Amino acid sequence: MRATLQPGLTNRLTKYLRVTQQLIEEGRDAVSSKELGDFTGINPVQVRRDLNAIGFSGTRGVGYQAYDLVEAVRSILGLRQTYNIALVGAGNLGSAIASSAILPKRGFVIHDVFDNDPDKIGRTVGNVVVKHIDELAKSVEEADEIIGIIATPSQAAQEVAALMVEADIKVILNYTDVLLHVPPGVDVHRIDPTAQLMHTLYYLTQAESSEAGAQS
Ligand SMILES: NC(=O)c1ccc[n+]([C@@H]2O[C@H](COP(=O)([O-])OP(=O)(O)OC[C@H]3O[C@@H](n4cnc5c(N)ncnc54)[C@H](O)[C@@H]3O)[C@@H](O)[C@H]2O)c1
Repeated sequence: MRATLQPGLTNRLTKYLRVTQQLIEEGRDAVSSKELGDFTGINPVQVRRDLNAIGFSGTRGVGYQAYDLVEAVRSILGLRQTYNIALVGAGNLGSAIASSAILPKRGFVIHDVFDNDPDKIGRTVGNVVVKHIDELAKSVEEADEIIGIIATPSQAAQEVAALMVEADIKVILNYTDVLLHVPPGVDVHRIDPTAQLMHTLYYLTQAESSEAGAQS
């Protein structure tokens, strides 16, 4: 059985994983704790401590072997090599997500796309032919999908979430502004750009007021 990791550590490991994967895509073989720190905003001392805690060590002057680091973090987080994803809503956003070149590189495959508009069903988005929403449960089971993405109008979000829960989806990425009700054991992540902006603006305001305080 895998050791239980503190949520803070899990969160930081995910960030190191993302940065390291990106650097590999840029042709890099090794990555230093300073770079991981610079790109994630985490102190390099903390980076070294975290990687040490999962039994991963680097070489002085060289850094960490990037591929080995990715494998070590994926393994400790219990990540599969690939995840098939069920996406609902083949509109503007859904089509953009299904056409993303980045997701498959990171092991996330938009395997099925569903809609309820007869005009959309049978069309291709990305590399996927859009299916009717009524086929969700069957497709999710066949493709062993545990991740679902909701890219429908808000009014449809709760109903779609209920279908996903019924189909045994465990992680829902919700792009709508609706607060979804799901049973325990299902994780909902709301993708909300305004939250990130508010967070960033808070720090910007803090920095401005301490600058103003220093000048007065
Ligand atoms: N969080 C973000 O960053 C972000 C960015 C853009 C859009 N959004 C949100 O994403 C959602 C989609 O936006 P869009 O511009 O792609 O809209 P859109 O109208 O282009 O697409 C929505 C699609 O959902 C389908 N749909 C509606 N009800 C359905 C149901 N019950 N089952 C299956 N399919 C159904 C529609 O037929 C349509 O194809 C909206 O809620 C929007 O507010 C979020």
